[in-house]
Amino acid sequence: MKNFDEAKARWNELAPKVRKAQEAYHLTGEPIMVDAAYDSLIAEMRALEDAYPQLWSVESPTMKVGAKAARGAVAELTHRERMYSLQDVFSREELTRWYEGIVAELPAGSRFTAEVKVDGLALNLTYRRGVLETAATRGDGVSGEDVTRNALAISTIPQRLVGDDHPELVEVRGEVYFPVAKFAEYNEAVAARNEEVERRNAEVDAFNKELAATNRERARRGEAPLARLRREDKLRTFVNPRNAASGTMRQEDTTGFAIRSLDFLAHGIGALEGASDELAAAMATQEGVYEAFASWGLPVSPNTEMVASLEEINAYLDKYQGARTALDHEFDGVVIKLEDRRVQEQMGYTARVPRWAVAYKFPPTEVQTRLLDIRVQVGRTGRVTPYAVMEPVFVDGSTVAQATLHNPFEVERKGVKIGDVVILRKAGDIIPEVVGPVLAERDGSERDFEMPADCPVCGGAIEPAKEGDKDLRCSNTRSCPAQLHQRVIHIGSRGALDIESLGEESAQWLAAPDRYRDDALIALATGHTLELTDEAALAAAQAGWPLEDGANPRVRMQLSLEQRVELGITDEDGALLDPEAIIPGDVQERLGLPAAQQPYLDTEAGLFGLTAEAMRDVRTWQPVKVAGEETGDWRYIRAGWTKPTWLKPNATREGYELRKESVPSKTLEKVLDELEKAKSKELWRKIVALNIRHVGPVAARELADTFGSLDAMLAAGREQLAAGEVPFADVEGVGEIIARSFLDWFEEDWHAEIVEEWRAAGVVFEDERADPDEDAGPRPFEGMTIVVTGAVEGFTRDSVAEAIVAAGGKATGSVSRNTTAVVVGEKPGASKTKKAQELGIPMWSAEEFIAKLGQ
Ligand SMILES: NC(=O)c1ccc[n+]([C@@H]2O[C@H](COP(=O)([O-])OP(=O)(O)OC[C@H]3O[C@@H](n4cnc5c(N)ncnc54)[C@H](O)[C@@H]3O)[C@@H](O)[C@H]2O)c1
Ligand SMILES: [Zn+2]
Repeated sequence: MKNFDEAKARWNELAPKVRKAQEAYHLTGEPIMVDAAYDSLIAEMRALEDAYPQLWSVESPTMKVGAKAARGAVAELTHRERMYSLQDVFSREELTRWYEGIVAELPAGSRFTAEVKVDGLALNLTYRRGVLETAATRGDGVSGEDVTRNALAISTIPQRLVGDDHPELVEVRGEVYFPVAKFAEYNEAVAARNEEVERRNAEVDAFNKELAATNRERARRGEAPLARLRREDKLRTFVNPRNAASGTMRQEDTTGFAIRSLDFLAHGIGALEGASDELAAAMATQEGVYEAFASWGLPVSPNTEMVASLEEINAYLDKYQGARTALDHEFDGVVIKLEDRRVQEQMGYTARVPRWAVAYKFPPTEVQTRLLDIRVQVGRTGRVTPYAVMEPVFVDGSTVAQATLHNPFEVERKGVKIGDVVILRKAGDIIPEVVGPVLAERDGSERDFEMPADCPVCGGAIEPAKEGDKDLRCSNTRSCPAQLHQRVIHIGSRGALDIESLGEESAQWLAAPDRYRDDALIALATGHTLELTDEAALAAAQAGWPLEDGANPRVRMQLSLEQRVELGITDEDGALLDPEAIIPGDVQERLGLPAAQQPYLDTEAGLFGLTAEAMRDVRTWQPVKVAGEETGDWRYIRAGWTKPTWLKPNATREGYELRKESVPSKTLEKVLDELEKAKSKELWRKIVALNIRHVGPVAARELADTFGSLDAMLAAGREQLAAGEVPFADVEGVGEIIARSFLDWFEEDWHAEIVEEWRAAGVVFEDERADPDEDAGPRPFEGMTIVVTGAVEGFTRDSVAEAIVAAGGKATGSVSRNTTAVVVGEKPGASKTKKAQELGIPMWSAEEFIAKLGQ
């Protein structure tokens, strides 16, 4: 524990920071730190004040409920009864202590309400004889800003209460919030509008520039200048729904989309005057208050429950902590309130919070971390997306080190620079997102992200596929290892050739063995270790690295900061001198680093020609893990082949001799075996495997069922095209876009080559059609088209379709005039049954269907 002087020094250090944060948060609506950071500073100050009460006074920032509006800026309203904050706890243990403390003072069987803690802006609505008189923010708890006009614009806040038993006056307390779904919509709309404004402003600038010349001319002639055009202001996007609620509620404009998006939930009561005896009695409990509110048409939370034990409280916490994105509003915790309002009054309040309630706060969904770099990755279709590389942080259940930034416009919109402290947000199973920079943390060393002009993987040009496209793509579609790697993964996926062993890793050996080379180089350039074995270690030994003692040759490369500076890799602060090359080429050579590899595949054409031999010398980069966690170190290892065995006949380090060559690994053997089997799989799978845009399993199946072979498909399609018809118009599920995309694909030379080479390797682009005469089984559904909606017992979606096909019928997904019958299973789709009714198509129950199938 600190002594008093230390505690005082620390308190004095914290107080101004906390005050500044409170002002920024409550007055400007532009927080300078995330809530978790603020909460921990407040907790630290409270702990100091608890240990040394001399530090405490009513003026302490720990006593603040909010902040007074800046004087003169807005009209203020005084609350009839004070508005309090809530005592918060951050763990179940703290909550248990609170609960045990309070029940000790209460009659047995006391009940509590358990409520979600709505994350929004607190509001005080004053109704006089059932009519909304004023609405005010909480402010400092005594008085707040007058926001009556804006409150009236919120459709769920009644201007006039319904029912008739209204008191003379009542203060309804609650939370204004911005529904999560509308929040995303709002930010998107604003971003789109801002882009438009930017475009128009550029026109305005151009116009004004010309005007300036004209006006100079006019001035010379003694004429009055013409008026300049005005630039439009951009709108602000909000960092989170709470910020959006408080920003919107306190702004002037009440016409916009933002204010109309707001919603409200009542969760408390202030003054109550002139209530009938009956009403007063009904409102003697917290639950009674909510019931009265609801009867007056005020929105109350449907998620409130009554609880009477710690077990029930914990069950409520479990329920909502595990479902943080389940409600239409954000909630950052759970509030427990004593049910009996007379006892509430007896227990009373501290200067800041009621003694009869507590807020359990969930772990933060927003944290701060350092944005180390913005790098780009290349996807299956060549799309280049920037992503953030961050100092790893723990947030809402997992460690996050990377987050996508979608596109360069998004980077600009968020306003983040490399080196910024950023706010990172993750809630529930929502993908982590960089919200924006913490501007207060900038020191001028941050730099802007620039989209590279060339693909970092293959060097191909990065450009929009079409003019005006937001997405940028690597133009080397054919051979960019990043794109090819993803295409090969797709070939192996379930919906295509379903080759289990051909996944992320083995596809990488074939198409992009150096996928992680840059990451490994960055590791080496930032002081981490790079481990080389076998031949690569012997090569490194040639460059002067010491071989470690052991049965196999092994080198661990590591560079001190001094060495890195001397080699021209980094500056004295450890920042990379050449972020693109990471380690300059000649230095890589001098260090004996393995050179970049030429991938086995140049396009997927070579896939079925794969041999074990072709993989013999392929190596790959792998992160070193200890107990499942990456250490930051990397190793360079053989890919598809096992380790060789070495013989060390004498003690000298160079004396390694190969004893047993390595052999193809089990995985590689399996890949080869399964590729062989894939050659004769169904035609539709091979069509999907071609990676043709828009052509997925559904369309591919329809095409294969209709034509039976690729050649027939192409012939028919091309003929229709030549005749000026829409190709495949008669094939269900294949629209014009799909049809054209399909036919276009084969026009590209290197695409045609894929088909040729696959064929040469034994891939059959034809379905073996069973001869109907030979087919022994009965075909009760011959010529029928059947739609199944809902679950049929004993079948999966796929197997029911297979059964229909095996019985000679056609299984389709949508009801049309051509449908023979609709099988109505359990939980059927409403639209399908309705359509069937409309068209007068027979409907079979699951039992009827099974009976017919068995005929
Ligand atoms: N980031 C910053 O710099 C900064 C600065 C100051 C405050 N803050 C944040 O503001 C918060 C403190 O503000 P606070 O005093 O409003 O405390 P609070 O948000 O922890 O809790 C009190 C409030 O919860 C609301 N609430 C929501 N649902 C409720 C329900 N069902 N029943 C009762 N009340 C309910 C009420 O409006 C009440 O006033 C903290 O989360 C803190 O992190 C952040
Ligand atoms: Zn590329």
